[in-house]
Amino acid sequence: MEKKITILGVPMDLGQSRRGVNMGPSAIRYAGVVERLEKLGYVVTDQGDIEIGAAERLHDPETNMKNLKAVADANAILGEKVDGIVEKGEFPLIFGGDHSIAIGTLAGVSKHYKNLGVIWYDAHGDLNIADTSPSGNIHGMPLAASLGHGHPTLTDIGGYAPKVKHENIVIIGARDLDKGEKELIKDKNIKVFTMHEIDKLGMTKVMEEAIDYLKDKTDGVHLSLDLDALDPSDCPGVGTPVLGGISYRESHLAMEMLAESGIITSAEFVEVNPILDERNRTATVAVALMGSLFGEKLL
Ligand SMILES: NC(=[NH2+])NCCC[C@H](N)C(=O)O
Ligand SMILES: [Mn+2]
Ligand SMILES: [Mn+2]
Repeated sequence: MEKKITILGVPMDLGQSRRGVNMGPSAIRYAGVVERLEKLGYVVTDQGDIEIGAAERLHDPETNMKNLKAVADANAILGEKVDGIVEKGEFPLIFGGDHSIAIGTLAGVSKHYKNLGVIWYDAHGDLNIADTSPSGNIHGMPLAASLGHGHPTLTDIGGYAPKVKHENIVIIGARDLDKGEKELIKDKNIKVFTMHEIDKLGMTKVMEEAIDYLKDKTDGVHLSLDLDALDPSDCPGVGTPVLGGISYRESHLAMEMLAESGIITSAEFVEVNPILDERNRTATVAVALMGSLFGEKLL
């Protein structure tokens, strides 16, 4: 991994309907992320937050999407910023905001790789397009958009599409998928480790398989970690909690195995909602997981 990390906050809340997720970046900083990473020997630069345009809070019945233009505009700016970070040879570490920001992160990262891999650590697939979305919330669409599916306003951010190939992604922790998402997974043969596989095989095997799956065919791997992948008992501060999630300990193991593998080249931690949280627990878990991802060890 790069020895220089650049942090960027994205206080985005327009990709879903619950207020508060825009405060995620502050909560994560408050939980001590910079100190934690500096202790591990990294040079950490915090670029602060990008500006999110004034909320229009529009559900357009024509497109079945909420705040499409505002979400797309912010992601275009995010993409350029992230592009600049990778260009300088630094590791981009992005804090959400809702998961719609993955569209911008991937737009900025992916142009630097021929075969970017993505690990999507999430209770959800985020593989909806407007037609299959039950909610019109764009945070349910970023992985689809990055694969080139959906509205061109989302798929073409950064001026190119797709950002990733179907065979270069791995979803870990899925337990809530909509009908259209399941069809896409089957149709494109997308690699998914649902909670069933995590329970049955154990996290060690799941991560070994995930890393093996990506290692040889990719030249960089982005980790997109939605805190709702974890069980709500560990991470209550998320907008779309789903029971029966990945435990705190399993998640640490997953991050440690990624650190050992050395494959991760960029990361984002999203969906922390301090209003729904209990004493900043979810942000604290996020920072602890970042510690493991960047090589923290007890002994
Ligand atoms: N990033 C997230 N938390 N996504 C939740 C998506 C929930 C649901 N599948 C939807 O499309 O609305
Ligand atoms: Mn999710
Ligand atoms: Mn998500």
